[in-house]
Amino acid sequence: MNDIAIQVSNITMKYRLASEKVDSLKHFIIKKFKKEMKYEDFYALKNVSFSVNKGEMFGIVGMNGAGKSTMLKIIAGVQKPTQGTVERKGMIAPLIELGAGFNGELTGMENIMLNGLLLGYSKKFIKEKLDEIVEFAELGKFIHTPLKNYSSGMKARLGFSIATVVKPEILIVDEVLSVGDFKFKEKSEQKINAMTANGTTVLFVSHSLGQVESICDRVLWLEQGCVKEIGPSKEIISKFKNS
Ligand SMILES: Nc1ncnc2c1ncn2[C@@H]1O[C@H](COP(=O)(O)OP(=O)(O)OP(=O)(O)O)[C@@H](O)[C@H]1O
Repeated sequence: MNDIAIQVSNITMKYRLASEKVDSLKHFIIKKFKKEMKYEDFYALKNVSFSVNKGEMFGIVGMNGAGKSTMLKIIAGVQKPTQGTVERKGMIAPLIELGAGFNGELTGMENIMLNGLLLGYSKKFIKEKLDEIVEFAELGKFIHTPLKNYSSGMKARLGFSIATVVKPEILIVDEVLSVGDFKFKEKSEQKINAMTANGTTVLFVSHSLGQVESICDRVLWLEQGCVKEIGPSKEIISKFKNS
């Protein structure tokens, strides 16, 4: 797998969903205790295989619930699949649910430290990179304001700036890019392009099909947890739009 950054082989993700309706929590607890709850299997991903080349911009599209986020979480290693394997080459910077590491009571500056540490950067490294992160996020005086007063776009800008301050081999970008305003989107796309030019592999999940088409080389189309098609972005996006 010399030129391959990510090899996904036969990934299946099965959830157990309660198939019985209970009208109260008390009822649920009694049923669960008596082992009377009925469950049915639900497959969020079924036997998914694909590979992503080094330095490639790879998109994943699909309707709501198709399994895109589940796939990203499994690739990022934050979720264990029911079956199958993922081989990755190099360090991965997850952008997904970066907001989950944010604390609303802390200021932007304090959240940079918190998230940097969560992403595994050292304190020294974060301090060195602080100015760069703050500058790229362009939050002005809001950087000293608690995050609970930020808009979703402002949080996304801060998250993107923190995750891309390192030069990861694999970068995961999901909807965060679509909540940024057009200027930030442009700036982020430029940064992503520069990173791929330097060999970083980018995984991009979005409902903004125009954006996927313009920045991705190839696209995976997921439909109800299965691979519908993989191919050049223009071709796949056009088929997906007309489906
Ligand atoms: N923890 C869970 N337990 C049960 N079902 C789950 C769980 N997480 C996700 N699912 C289900 O798996 C399916 C795929 O979800 P996923 O979030 O991967 O979809 P998605 O393609 O990212 O959707 P969207 O475009 O809406 O973000 C959905 O039907 C969802 O309800």
